[in-house]
Amino acid sequence: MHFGGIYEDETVGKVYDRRLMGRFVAYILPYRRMLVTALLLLPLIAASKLAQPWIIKVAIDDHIVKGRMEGLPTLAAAFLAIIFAESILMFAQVYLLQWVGQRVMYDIRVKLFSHIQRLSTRFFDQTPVGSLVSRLTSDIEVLGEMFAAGIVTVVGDILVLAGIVGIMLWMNVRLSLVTFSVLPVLIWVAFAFRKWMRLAFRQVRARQANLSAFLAESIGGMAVVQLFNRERDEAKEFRRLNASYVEANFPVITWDAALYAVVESLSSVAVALIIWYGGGEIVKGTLSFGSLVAFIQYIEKFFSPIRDLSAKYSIMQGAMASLERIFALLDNNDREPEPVPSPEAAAGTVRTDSRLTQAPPPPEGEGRGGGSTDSLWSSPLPASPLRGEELRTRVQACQGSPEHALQNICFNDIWFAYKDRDYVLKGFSLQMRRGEKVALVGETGGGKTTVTRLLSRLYDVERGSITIDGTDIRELPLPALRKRIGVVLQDPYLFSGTIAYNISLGDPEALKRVEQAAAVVGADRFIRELPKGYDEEVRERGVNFSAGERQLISFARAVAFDPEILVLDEATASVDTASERLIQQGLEGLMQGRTTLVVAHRLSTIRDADRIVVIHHGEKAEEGTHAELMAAQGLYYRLYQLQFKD
Ligand SMILES: Nc1ncnc2c1ncn2[C@@H]1O[C@H](COP(=O)(O)OP(=O)(O)OP(=O)(O)O)[C@@H](O)[C@H]1O
Repeated sequence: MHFGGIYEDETVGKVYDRRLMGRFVAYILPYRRMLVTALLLLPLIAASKLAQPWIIKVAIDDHIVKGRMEGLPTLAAAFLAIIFAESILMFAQVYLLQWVGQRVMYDIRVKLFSHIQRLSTRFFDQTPVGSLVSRLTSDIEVLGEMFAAGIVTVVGDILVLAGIVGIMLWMNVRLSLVTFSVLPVLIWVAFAFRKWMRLAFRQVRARQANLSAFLAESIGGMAVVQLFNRERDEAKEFRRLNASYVEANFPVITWDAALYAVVESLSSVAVALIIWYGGGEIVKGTLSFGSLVAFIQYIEKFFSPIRDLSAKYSIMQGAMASLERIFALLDNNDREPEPVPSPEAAAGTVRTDSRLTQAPPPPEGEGRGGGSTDSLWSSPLPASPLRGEELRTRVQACQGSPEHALQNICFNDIWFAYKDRDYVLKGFSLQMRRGEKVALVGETGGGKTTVTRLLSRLYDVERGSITIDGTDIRELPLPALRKRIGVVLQDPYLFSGTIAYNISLGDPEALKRVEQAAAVVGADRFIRELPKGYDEEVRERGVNFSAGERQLISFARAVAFDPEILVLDEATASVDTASERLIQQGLEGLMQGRTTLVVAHRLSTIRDADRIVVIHHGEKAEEGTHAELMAAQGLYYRLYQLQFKD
């Protein structure tokens, strides 16, 4: 059993929460005209509902009982006209409300999605994807139901109920009081029902969440389930959760059926009271026959919205719980970091290097990906844009001599923990020159990938700093920083779409370089052989391509975006020797002329790196070229021996 317990995310809201509704109203306000129009239709609909029994009363009392035919066709026509008007009004009201509901749902979805896009990596580490998807889909859908059936129609129901009570009292006070003698029972039942239903709903929703969480996990891991023959156990667990969900539904069904039965019986009791007391009144001559029929019809209309109470109750409760979850997500401020101005920049004393703080302009003509020889990074190193005091300040941050300011990247005594004080990196330092290729190696879990995540600011260092060309990366706007760094992930993520889309990710500049980029990394060879070439469909996560092909596509993607710094988390998955050679060639094309930080798992691939850094328990243990480290016979030597002992 890999699943158990109550889904922690579950909240069971109140039926009406002023605070939540207050915030929700802000989303409805832009559509207030449509909503007010729908509200204005409510009294008209209520009036047409109330008029129908009255017309019947007039027809009976003034015509049928008296045997007067004239006027009856007019009344029948009026009755029909009112029914027709009511249906038109109902159509308009439902349409307007649903229109507003759809617009509000659209707006909330847009707001929520753009909010989620700005949340930090830490947030995504802690939040299951399934729960975010359900926030954007089912939770928002529940709000739509509120428009279709919940809030506004309740206002209409109250209008009709008040109108019926008024008309009945006006027609005959005593008969009304006798009829309404069933009301205290009805009110008591409604209150008791509310309490019981709340408890029953809590169970249903919690178990439903359990069921969805299990399904998401089990279907997501279907390959593992099938490969390890776990289908039977998974099915058993699913049956258990499914049964517990059904079981939780029984009290709801019971209360729902009980409420229906009680309301139905009370309505019949009320009709019986009307016939018993009203019949006597007719005999005494104090009540007309038409009034008796109208009373019976009014009482039918009185009980009908009460019968729908449980459906509306469940919609409102669901909507409040959804609002609570949606607003909690919107209130989550665990955002991606904003640039923090340096003290000097804030004081206006530092001329900021504009190449850093602005996204670099798109390259003219051939990009670096095209292997152009006159690119910035393959030409002699440009002079530092910083001078004098500024330069000294920056250099101090990099703990070195002035020429360090020319260094492209500088990790300066960085400390980092994913959780509390559980440090993954402890005072790690590394300087990289422009165009240099540095490999990080070390035991698994040593912190290599973490170093690369800190460089692209998926997380921020806790102590120490990382500078690029002398500027602390925390001072840079994220888009500018990330435009300079190309990251190739261990497990390349492909989207559904074409190969061209996967290389360019829809960026117009990158799109122009797709074929060139594929050629640089040698991906063009296999792409050209595909029936549709660059327009070949890639299915979700790239399932219709081999691991090696996926790697090459992701290399081409990095080249198409033409970054000056490259971060490569080398794939751990083994590929065959032919593919490995292809990938190795691809890598060479990719790294050409770029400052490259490689997290290496296969030591064979990094023998010719300019420098190799061994990370051990979050600290730099060794540093040097392959030959130097082998000669030193330390950690690297041992790792190398281990890998090649066969
Ligand atoms: N998102 C995360 N949340 C919490 N802990 C994490 C997270 N990512 C990594 N860690 C922990 O941080 C430590 C360093 O992980 P990191 O991925 O940097 O190691 P690595 O050297 O790249 O390992 P490998 O060679 O296996 O890829 C590990 O102990 C890991 O469990």
